[in-house]
Amino acid sequence: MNYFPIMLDIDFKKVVIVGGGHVARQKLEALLPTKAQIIIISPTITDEIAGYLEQGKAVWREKYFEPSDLDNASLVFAVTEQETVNDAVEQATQHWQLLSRADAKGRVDFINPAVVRRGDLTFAVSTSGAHPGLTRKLKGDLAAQYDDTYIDYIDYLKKARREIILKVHDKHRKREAIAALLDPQVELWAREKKWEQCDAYVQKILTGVQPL
Ligand SMILES: C[C@@]1(CC(=O)O)C2=NC(=C\c3[nH]c(c(CCC(=O)O)c3CC(=O)O)Cc3[nH]c(c(CC(=O)O)c3CCC(=O)O)/C=C3\N/C(=C\2)[C@@H](CCC(=O)O)[C@]3(C)CC(=O)O)/[C@H]1CCC(=O)O
Ligand SMILES: NC(=O)c1ccc[n+]([C@@H]2O[C@H](COP(=O)([O-])OP(=O)(O)OC[C@H]3O[C@@H](n4cnc5c(N)ncnc54)[C@H](O)[C@@H]3O)[C@@H](O)[C@H]2O)c1
Repeated sequence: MNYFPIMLDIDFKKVVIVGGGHVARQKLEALLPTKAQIIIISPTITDEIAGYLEQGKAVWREKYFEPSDLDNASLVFAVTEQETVNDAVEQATQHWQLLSRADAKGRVDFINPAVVRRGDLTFAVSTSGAHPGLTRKLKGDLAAQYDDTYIDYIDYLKKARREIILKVHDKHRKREAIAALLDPQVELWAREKKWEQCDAYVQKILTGVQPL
């Protein structure tokens, strides 16, 4: 199956999770870094979900699913353990709403990758449903390989690239300058928070001096 991977902006959009178990918690946690308006429909929730509710991260409607629960939702997660309930959620999902079914049955508009975030750097892993356990393992491998120092590195690259775009107008020079930011030495400096060296490097690039 060739799924099409995209990065969706779901800030301020309504997202409905039907079910309040372990899988609902996983989906909720994946949504937390966004500013989506998250609504959980379920007669029960786990303690972890209750903790997120206390922090105002989502809203809980303590009830069994009804079709009107999906009104105005952009994304819908059918994550109950009851296939018939997940079927009912599918029936009620309009063609313009995107549906994810944790039981991978019936209509599946999207499946969920495992995600590793390092600031603006995002890794999303999927086996297209072939083996979610491998997906989880690869997520762990990536998390170990790309540690938290990459948060600083990507932040530096973003700012330095913006500065070059603002100040260098010649197309060819601009492309070369942006590419020069990827020098492995600069990566090390940024990950070690050696900002003086990093800034000096950008200034050299901007003044057209051979940077290293
Ligand atoms: C990545 C992750 C993200 C997330 O959940 O958001 C995710 N599954 C994770 C873990 C995981 N899931 C399962 C196990 C137990 C081992 C095993 O059974 O293999 C483990 C491992 C564990 O938990 O350690 C069981 C399982 N999963 C699915 C089924 C139904 C089926 O395959 O028929 C069953 C059997 C249920 C049963 O037997 O009843 C289906 C799906 N799971 C997906 C995503 C989608 C495809 C992902 C891909 O492309 O690889 C898809 C298709 C739909 C979807 O949910 O979007 C998350 C890692 C979270 C993280 O660490 O970040
Ligand atoms: N995608 C994945 O990663 C993954 C992993 C494991 C299992 N699964 C699938 O996800 C399903 C759910 O797993 P779980 O461990 O979260 O199950 P669970 O039993 O812990 O939770 C199910 C939740 O659904 C709620 N529910 C039941 N009937 C409902 C209704 N009519 N309306 C609203 N909510 C209702 C329950 O109250 C409970 O909160 C499994 O049956 C399996 O098919 C998927």
